[in-house]
Amino acid sequence: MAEALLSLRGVETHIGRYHILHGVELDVPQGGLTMLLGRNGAGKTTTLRTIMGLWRASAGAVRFEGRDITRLATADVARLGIAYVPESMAIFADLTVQENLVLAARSGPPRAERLDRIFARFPALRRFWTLPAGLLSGGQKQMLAVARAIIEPRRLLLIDEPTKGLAPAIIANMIDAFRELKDGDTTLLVVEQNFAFARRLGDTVTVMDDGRTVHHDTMDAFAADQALQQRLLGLSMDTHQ
Ligand SMILES: Nc1ncnc2c1ncn2[C@@H]1O[C@H](COP(=O)(O)OP(=O)(O)OP(=O)(O)O)[C@@H](O)[C@H]1O
Repeated sequence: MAEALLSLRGVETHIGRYHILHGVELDVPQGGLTMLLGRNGAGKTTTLRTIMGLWRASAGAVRFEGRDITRLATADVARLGIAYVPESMAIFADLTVQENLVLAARSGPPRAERLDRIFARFPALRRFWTLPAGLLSGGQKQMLAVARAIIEPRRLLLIDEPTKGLAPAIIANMIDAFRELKDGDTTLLVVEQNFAFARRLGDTVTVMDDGRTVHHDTMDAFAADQALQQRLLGLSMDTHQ
């Protein structure tokens, strides 16, 4: 397996007086797509937020390209080339699609060829270019959120439930977009509830339960073991889509 681009060792996170993560161990291999799975409330979002420095780990270490980033401010984590697409999508509803994308590009105006690739995947964004993002449908907002994350080359994308509420045709577009990113130089860590989607895209899988990482595997091995999926994911995963 390729060397880990990102690794978490013994990560503990408290939110207020609640102890949420209890020693998370995670390796995200360079150049692949790692799926972070688990039942509702298992701690997946908290793990992504801890990597971004949005929650502060109270113990353990987060390392990116061999460097300890546990105590970095979120802006400095982003500057290293890590982008985060939260489940809430974090787009600016009052700004146009264009303004949302321009603001997401840190190093100057977005490059035309990058925009062309985004439009090819998500044509709705070109169609609604001058409209306020708040007028987009849920699926179109999801596309815009992903487009904001990939408007510039990134080393690592952290994406929380990208398929939530999306129609099957849009999910297919999302799969193509993520494959293209993987074939480029982007590593992905994706939280997902839709197991059909997770299986088609993931190279490796880490499963969380009750604030802990309880299983690591290749996606092929995990997808082949239905008893294990049932035990670790229960009924919260939709395996029938
Ligand atoms: N701001 C908060 N204050 C207190 N508890 C929180 C907060 N955010 C999350 N939690 C708790 O932390 C635990 C893990 O939540 P988290 O959102 O990380 O889980 P998840 O695996 O992403 O779940 P889901 O699949 O439902 O989104 C849950 O028990 C949740 O209630």
